[in-house]
Amino acid sequence: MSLLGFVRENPNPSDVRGGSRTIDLGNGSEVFYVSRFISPDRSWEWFHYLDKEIPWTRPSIHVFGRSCVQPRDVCYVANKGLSDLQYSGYQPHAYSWDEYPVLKDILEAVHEALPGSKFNSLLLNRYKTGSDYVSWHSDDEKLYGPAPEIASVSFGCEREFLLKKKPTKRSVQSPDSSHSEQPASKRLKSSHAEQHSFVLKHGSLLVMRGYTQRDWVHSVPKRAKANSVRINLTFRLVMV
Ligand SMILES: O=C(O)CCC(=O)C(=O)O
Ligand SMILES: [Fe+2]
Repeated sequence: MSLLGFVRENPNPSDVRGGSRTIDLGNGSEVFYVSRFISPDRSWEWFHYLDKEIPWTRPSIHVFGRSCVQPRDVCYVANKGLSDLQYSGYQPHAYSWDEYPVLKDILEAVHEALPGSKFNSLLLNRYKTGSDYVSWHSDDEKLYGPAPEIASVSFGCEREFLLKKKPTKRSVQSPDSSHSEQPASKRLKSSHAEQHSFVLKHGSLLVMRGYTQRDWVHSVPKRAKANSVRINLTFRLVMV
């Protein structure tokens, strides 16, 4: 699964939330993945509730000066009094946790699995088909602080989640690059960014920590073979 980097298998085979491992991405970035975080039955129960009850919208956003419809359904839930979230020229309405008690149950399960963690907001995504996706980005908005912990819970259709190292100044403009035999455009295309791939299972938990948002981008690409709905919840801490 991990192409580069260090994978630590959880040494406890009796762990009820089995299949957990930590991937050290280097330079203070880390991913923690639990494949069986929530039981399949409970996960389906929550999937159906979320699919039906969440007020999903598919808003228009602005990317590179152009307006386009976001390629998935979204919803935002947050504690009262937090700074507003804004991304790609879009400011989602913040719904209250009180309206969706199941979200509080999921948040409680996440807090329990991650002692010492604290989350006060939640971005929900629904990918209806394999044509829905999220393009390369990092969740590095100022309101999350310099090293946010982001906990991502997935239900329904399995989809691939990719992490790719952002190009460093050195890899973009290497001091030696002027002496290379290839033109600059070719050299950039042929540089292989470090990448990791995860198939996010029904009922799984993936946590990004440390400098993962500063140094890495992530995406859920289109997949022609993904033919059913996936719901993803990312819990975040807004620094008020
Ligand atoms: O659906 C996912 O697994 C990722 C969603 C995501 O990256 C985001 O909402 O920022
Ligand atoms: Fe993200």
